[in-house]
Amino acid sequence: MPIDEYSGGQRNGSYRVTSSKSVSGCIRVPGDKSISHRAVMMASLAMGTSEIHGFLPSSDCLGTLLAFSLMGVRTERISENHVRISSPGAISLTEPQTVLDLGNSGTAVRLLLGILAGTNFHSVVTGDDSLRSRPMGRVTEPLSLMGASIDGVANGKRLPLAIRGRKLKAITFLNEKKSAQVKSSILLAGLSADGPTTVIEPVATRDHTELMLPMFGATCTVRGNEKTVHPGPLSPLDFTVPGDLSSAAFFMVLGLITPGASLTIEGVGLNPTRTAIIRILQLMGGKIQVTTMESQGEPVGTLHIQASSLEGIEVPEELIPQAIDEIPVLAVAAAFAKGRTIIKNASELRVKESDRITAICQALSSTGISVTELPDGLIVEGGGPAPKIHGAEIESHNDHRITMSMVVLGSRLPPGETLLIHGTDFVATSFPGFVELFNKTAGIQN
Ligand SMILES: O=C(O)C1=C[C@@H](OP(=O)(O)O)[C@@H](O)[C@H](O)C1
Ligand SMILES: C=C(OP(=O)(O)O)C(=O)O
Repeated sequence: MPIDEYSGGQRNGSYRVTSSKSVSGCIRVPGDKSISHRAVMMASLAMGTSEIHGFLPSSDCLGTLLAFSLMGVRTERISENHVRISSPGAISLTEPQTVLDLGNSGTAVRLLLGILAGTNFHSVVTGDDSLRSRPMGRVTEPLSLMGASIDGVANGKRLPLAIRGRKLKAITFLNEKKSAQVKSSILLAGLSADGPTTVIEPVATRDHTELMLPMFGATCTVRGNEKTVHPGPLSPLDFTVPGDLSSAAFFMVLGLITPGASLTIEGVGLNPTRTAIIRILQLMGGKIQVTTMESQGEPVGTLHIQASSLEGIEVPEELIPQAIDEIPVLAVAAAFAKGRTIIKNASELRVKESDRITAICQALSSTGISVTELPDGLIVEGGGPAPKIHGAEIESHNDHRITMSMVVLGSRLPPGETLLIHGTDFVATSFPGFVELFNKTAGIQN
């Protein structure tokens, strides 16, 4: 088996990764994390009962579910991926009697801040070590412009934060951070504002919030790069979450870099604001065939991936914001490409679950790949199609995407070499079942 879960007394779990011989089959990845969070939030604001199918039961999304259950929402796990949410509606949510702990999830806490700001009660939010070090001023500042009362560590720019809910003022806000979390926080706050709230995006970011709000009964209009939400109640919905393209990306790269691989990934969300990773890998020569099968608010489809001779490229900077979570695994693909790959305009990676620029540079260079760290990205000297890599012991910095990216690299180690990755428990924040799926897909006995 390529991955062996090995605790060995290590902090926060470890994996031992060895080479795999072949990659083939037809797989499905779990539900989309961004959409699962939003579905729970919108269903919890709607009076009545919503059914969410395809829900991602990861620790990040379960944290969102728990937060709403602490505010009087009834949440039932009907099955692994089916959640029933029965809510008294936004204006009847109740004051949580304890701190809302959103664990590792930036999406959960930032979107929730927008919702909590407009309630009629007091609440306190916090998170784990990683989340408490991440910037919150990007949402608390615009929410303050709406009249929100939020205070906490670092003048309200870091968790824990205390929120005194109140009626909010409508604003027009320029999303300079190019962040979907910031946009979504303001739009969700706009549901309880005194008039239409507009977010202007200089660069398009994932648009799940704008697509889903009307499905849950809100008036939310998109005119060019202006997204406007009107205050008002939401209504319940039967909703299906597609597979997560960000999770599929690990298997896309695995298929591209494994000689002879042929892999199909079904039921993947193909929202155009998320598919930049497919475009970038295709620009590198990756053979990825996309078939869009159905559309339920969000396009969904199948990816056919074949082993490919990748070439290094200068990644078009405008594609980076829409592939931001896939950059660590893109760096692994770059290591298996012929020539140099330049990734810039990615400084947001420094404020994710870890500083992902430093983390991926350290991890790749420990295995023998030549990389240069830039303030806003990295340069990878690819040794494709078979770079000289060797076993190593590396830190994921408790970052799920660093772990899973390095598992993909480790599956191409020479026989007998081992990659020992620490801090792997955090894979459960976005991809429960990753080890089993990886072993099934790449698990031909060595
Ligand atoms: O809105 C979302 O669901 C997300 C937006 C992105 O963050 P930013 O908005 O900070 O870029 C992304 O990195 C995160 O995994 C999910
Ligand atoms: C950055 C991520 O998530 P979040 O911001 O929700 O913690 C991610 O999943 O890569």
